[in-house]
Amino acid sequence: MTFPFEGPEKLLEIWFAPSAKVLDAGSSSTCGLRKVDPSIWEDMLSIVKCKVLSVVHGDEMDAYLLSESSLFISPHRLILKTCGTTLNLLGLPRILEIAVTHANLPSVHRCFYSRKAFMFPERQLGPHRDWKYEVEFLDNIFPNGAAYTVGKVNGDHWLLYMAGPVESDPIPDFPSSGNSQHSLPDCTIEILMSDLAPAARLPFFSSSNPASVDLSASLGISEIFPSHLTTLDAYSFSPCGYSANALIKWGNDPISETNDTPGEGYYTIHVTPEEGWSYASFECNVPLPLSYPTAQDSRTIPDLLSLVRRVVAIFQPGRLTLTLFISSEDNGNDEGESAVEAAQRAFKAALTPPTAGANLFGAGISEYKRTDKINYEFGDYDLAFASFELKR
Ligand SMILES: C[S@+](CC[C@H](N)C(=O)[O-])C[C@H]1O[C@@H](n2cnc3c(N)ncnc32)[C@H](O)[C@@H]1O
Repeated sequence: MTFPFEGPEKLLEIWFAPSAKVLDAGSSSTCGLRKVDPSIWEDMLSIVKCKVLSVVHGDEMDAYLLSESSLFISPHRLILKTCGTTLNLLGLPRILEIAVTHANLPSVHRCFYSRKAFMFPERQLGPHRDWKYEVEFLDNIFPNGAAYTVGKVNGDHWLLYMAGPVESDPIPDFPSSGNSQHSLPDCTIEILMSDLAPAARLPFFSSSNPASVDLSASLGISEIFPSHLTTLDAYSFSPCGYSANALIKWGNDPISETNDTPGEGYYTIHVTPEEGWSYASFECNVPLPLSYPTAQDSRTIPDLLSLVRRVVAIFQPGRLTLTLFISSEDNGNDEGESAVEAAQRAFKAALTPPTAGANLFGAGISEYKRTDKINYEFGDYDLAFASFELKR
């Protein structure tokens, strides 16, 4: 008998400072968490019950591809995304210990833990057996955490725990937060897709599977972001499954002629193609324009609308949840629309045609109906959450 695999990931993101530049300990490739020896991270991952498959070292972060998803290490921030029955949260106490003893980072600036509702909750272990145990576990570590359920409790929903700086234990003189070393808002988009179409699942089985690099190219994964800005690390599992991390250079791009402060972001993709529990996730923290005034080609960083369409065209999900999490300082646009309202507009425009039956999507995009839309203001961060399902 084949046991079902839990694709939906547990996502832990810990910030030890608001940006890498405030750590001020030399170049970003060697400071803060990036100076910790990889073997120490591997020991931490053994508690979580996953292993390193490969690693890519970028200018601003190290991207580890894991047997169950991904680990991103920046000088000031760690992102651990794990699927299956991994014990993601059991890694947290060890991560905090490593930060103190190996990187001289004694306090947590912010911590986020989130996940979609599990497909097979009865298979989970330790604190992951129930959201209430996960919250208890985190509350024992953070004195000021807050837990939220976003979406339908008896349908697709998303769970979020956030802890911020402790007032009584201020971190000395940190300037405002923002994207890594830059002044742009910090933002993360996740596209969590279930019930993938058979034609989208099949290429991820090894019998029909070329090398992961060719697969990434043939499915258009290598082209989600311009290839000249992308460093892609992909892995095909046997007999099925696929994971990829990508590091993306943004700003100062000679081809798209943008002149933002240059920076580096990531995206990560994980695919569980088995029928019955098929799932794919896409997560990205590159700051994206919500929409360009004119059409762009594949050599430009996509706007949010094009990004959603490109990803959905590859995986053809029957159901999907989108979340955009964005730091809330000054993130509105000139029309007085907040960033999350604009994001909701882009999600809808990407997935639903303005007139019934209009074939405006071009190749590969089906018509969806929105089944949920929630905007949340958490204080320092705002969230746009939306669910869609295929119109049958
Ligand atoms: C690690 S990948 C990606 C998981 C990801 N969270 C997702 O979005 O589905 C999981 C897929 O690879 C398959 N797989 C094959 N060998 C595996 C291994 N050694 N560890 C984890 N998954 C493996 C699983 O059956 C599943 O289809």
